[in-house]
Amino acid sequence: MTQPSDSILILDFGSQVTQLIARRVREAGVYSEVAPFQSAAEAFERLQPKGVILSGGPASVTLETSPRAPQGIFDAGVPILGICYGQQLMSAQLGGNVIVSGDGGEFGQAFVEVHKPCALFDGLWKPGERHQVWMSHGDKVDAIPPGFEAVATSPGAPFAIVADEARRYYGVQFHPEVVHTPDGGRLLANFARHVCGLAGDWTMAEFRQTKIAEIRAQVGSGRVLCGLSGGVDSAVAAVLIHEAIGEQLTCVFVDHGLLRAGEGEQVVSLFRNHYNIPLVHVNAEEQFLSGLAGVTDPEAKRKFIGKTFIDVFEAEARKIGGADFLAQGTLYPDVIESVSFTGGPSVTIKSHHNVGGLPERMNMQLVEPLRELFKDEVRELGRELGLSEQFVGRHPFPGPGLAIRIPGEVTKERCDILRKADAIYLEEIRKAGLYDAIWQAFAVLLPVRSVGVMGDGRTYDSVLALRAVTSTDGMTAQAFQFPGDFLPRVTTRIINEVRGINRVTYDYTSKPPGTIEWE
Ligand SMILES: Nc1ncnc2c1ncn2[C@@H]1O[C@H](COP(=O)(O)OP(=O)(O)OP(=O)(O)O)[C@@H](O)[C@H]1O
Ligand SMILES: O=c1[nH]c(=O)c2[nH+]cn([C@@H]3O[C@H](COP(=O)(O)O)[C@@H](O)[C@H]3O)c2[nH]1
Ligand SMILES: NC(=O)CC[C@H](N)C(=O)O
Ligand SMILES: [Mg+2]
Repeated sequence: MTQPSDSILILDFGSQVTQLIARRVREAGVYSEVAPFQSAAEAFERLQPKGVILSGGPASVTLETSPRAPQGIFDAGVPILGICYGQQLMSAQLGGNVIVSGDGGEFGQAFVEVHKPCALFDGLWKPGERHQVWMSHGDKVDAIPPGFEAVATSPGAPFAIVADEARRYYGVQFHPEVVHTPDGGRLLANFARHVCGLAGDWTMAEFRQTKIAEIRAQVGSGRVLCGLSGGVDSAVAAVLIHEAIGEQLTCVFVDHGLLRAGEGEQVVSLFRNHYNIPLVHVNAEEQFLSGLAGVTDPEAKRKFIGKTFIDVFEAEARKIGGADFLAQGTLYPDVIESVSFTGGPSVTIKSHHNVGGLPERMNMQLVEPLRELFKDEVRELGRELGLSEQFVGRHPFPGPGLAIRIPGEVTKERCDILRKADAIYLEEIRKAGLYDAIWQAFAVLLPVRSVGVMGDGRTYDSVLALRAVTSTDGMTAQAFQFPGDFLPRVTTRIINEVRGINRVTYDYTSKPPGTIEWE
């Protein structure tokens, strides 16, 4: 794989926030990649980075069995920054000492006092100043390795920042990557640019060119099939791949009858008419809805839909004489396997419909050009590629579509009712200028009927739940707080305009304990 020559390698020791380090470094205009500590040597060899960052992590370096960095990283002569566990690890591996804090450690907001100048905070912090940082540690360094000196301290960490300017090694006990360390991004930018000497000119335009070259090298003269959903990730992947290999790409858009109002037409008009990208529009409504008849269990629905997607893709691949590659819009958060120390299996909350089962069954190789990016970076790449804001700024939409927003049995009639209500809800959100402030908004048609009175007559119809959440990555979420008159207004419109619904509720559950979708 070709990579930008000027990069930073981040070794992941299992911190919850390792991905944020990559973000901050890229925000500073420097390309960075995360690799699990177990594959440190291969990643270093492949990337030839100009600097290395060692992440935090849950283990304790005081235990001999805890993870270490390969000695080769320290012999390579590149600058190294250790964060929390990373700092402790440098101490342990380079001749210092780490102990378990007798007083239980520091968690949350703390302040460091700067004692000496340091290249890490050149032009930013001065001796004598006090700065807010965010700590989360139970162990602490109590002797630094030869060559290091303490340049800042905090009440719980006498070695809050340590530096060996000769070797360009730095260690911080706090987490500069989180927003609760207000100057953290600038400290990381200083490390990447000032200490490692990188120009900070990495851009999406450069990423686009690198990826195009990579896709051409990988695909050669092969044929690529790309499932297009109308969502941001697959749209950006398809436009990028089309730019690289043109007509060797065929996109398949499956209308499973579980889409939102007008979605099919929008996808077809954008890709066929605007981009001139070969697009097969498969109407598979009958196949999906007949198979879903009588299915009420959420997992059974998801599994049927996942399998039927594969059947449809297989049939379409045969029609074009076979395909060698499957393109997916897989993103960074999907890729990084957080380093697991417990090794225990995690429970399945939901089987996310996953086209990942496809290549094995169809003997195809994956093309995943967005693997290094976060969602907002994908949006930026989409803009760079000239995709309209209508696509780039879209809320995510799950592959199983409305099926998982209709608890109980899914029928065409119920899909139609939900589509109408959902369209009104989203239209009002857009009109109120709230679409971009919300991460995802949708309606859920409940399998509950309630009594109402309309025009002096009795009604006995379905209940609709409205949901809107704010989130950064979908892993955690909070209910969106609508301004005063918004929900009553939408409620009135939906009950007046959609036959079959006579009551509307709003879902205030956060995630956890709820999930975003209801099934
Ligand atoms: N209706 C569909 N037709 C064809 N492929 C689909 C369809 N729905 C989902 N997929 C495939 O499944 C993948 C995963 O869906 P996912 O919702 O995670 O991504 P997305 O739809 O591209 O973006 P977003 O997360 O913004 O909705 C898509 O990238 C696409 O390849
Ligand atoms: O492509 C997808 N296939 C799926 O099977 C699927 N299930 C949930 N989602 C989306 O994932 C995010 C988190 O959803 P949950 O909190 O409901 O797990 C939310 O954005 C959901 O819309 C899916 N996306
Ligand atoms: N956040 C961290 O990296 C923690 C490091 C180590 N586990 C400690 O408790 O001190
Ligand atoms: Mg989607």
